[in-house]
Amino acid sequence: MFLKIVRGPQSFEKLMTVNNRLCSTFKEACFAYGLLNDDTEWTHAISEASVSIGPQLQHWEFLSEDVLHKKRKLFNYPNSELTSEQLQNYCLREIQELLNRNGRSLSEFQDLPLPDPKLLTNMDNRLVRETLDYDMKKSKLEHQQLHSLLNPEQYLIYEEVIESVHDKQKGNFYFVYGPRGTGKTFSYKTIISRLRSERMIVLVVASSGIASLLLPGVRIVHSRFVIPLELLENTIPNLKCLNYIILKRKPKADNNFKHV
Ligand SMILES: Nc1ncnc2c1ncn2[C@@H]1O[C@H](COP(=O)(O)OP(=O)(O)OP(=O)(O)O)[C@@H](O)[C@H]1O
Repeated sequence: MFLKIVRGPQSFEKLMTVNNRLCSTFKEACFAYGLLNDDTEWTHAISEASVSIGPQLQHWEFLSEDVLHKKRKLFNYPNSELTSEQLQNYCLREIQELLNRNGRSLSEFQDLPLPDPKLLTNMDNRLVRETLDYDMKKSKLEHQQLHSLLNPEQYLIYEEVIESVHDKQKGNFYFVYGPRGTGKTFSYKTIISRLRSERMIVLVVASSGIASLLLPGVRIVHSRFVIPLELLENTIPNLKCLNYIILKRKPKADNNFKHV
């Protein structure tokens, strides 16, 4: 590069002499010729951004800015959201891959945590991704609206179920029954919107095609869980990662559901 700027140099000293001053290194000469800039501009930009973004945004969210966009594109679920924990994990995994490509590893850096494989596996699960593909803000608004309309009986059901979901020790089955048009589906919708506004995983299934028309995003139970028409105890799949399952209409010959 110097040869393009310095005409007819006969020695390295001549190359490193800028405005009659001999620079001690080639790097110093580069700065003097204006060929290099230091990192001050970048440092300022990053500091400014971190101040303007403010404390509400975690460092991880700032670092992993495009992770969510990439995952939405990859999984083809435009509304899916990632928690701060999941963002951190995906970000750590990307750093790990970059380091591995250069023969290094995250474990060499004591200040950095390692990605949690459990969280990554959950998000890479199609069923979990599908159940998280909803708009949390919309669910919150919907919940506010529905909750304000609940009648006293619906409110009791709502409170009981929500308490059971929040209390991890409980994990109950509930079967809500009542004559047609008494507001069962309305209660389910209120519960679903509340849990989804809290970013919980809710799976909505129905025992028949007609019942499935009444709730959003619902699937027929046998198709969703790939189970035989006759339910047996050992045919229930492993659903540990789910927070709540809503079943519209109880299967006729099934005694595994408790009435409340
Ligand atoms: N608290 C409420 N406030 C306003 N509208 C309500 C309320 N509860 C129910 N509804 C309305 O009443 C109608 C019947 O309610 P819903 O569909 O929930 O009944 P259901 O018990 O599920 O009926 P079915 O057993 O036939 O499925 C719906 O239009 C619903 O929006």
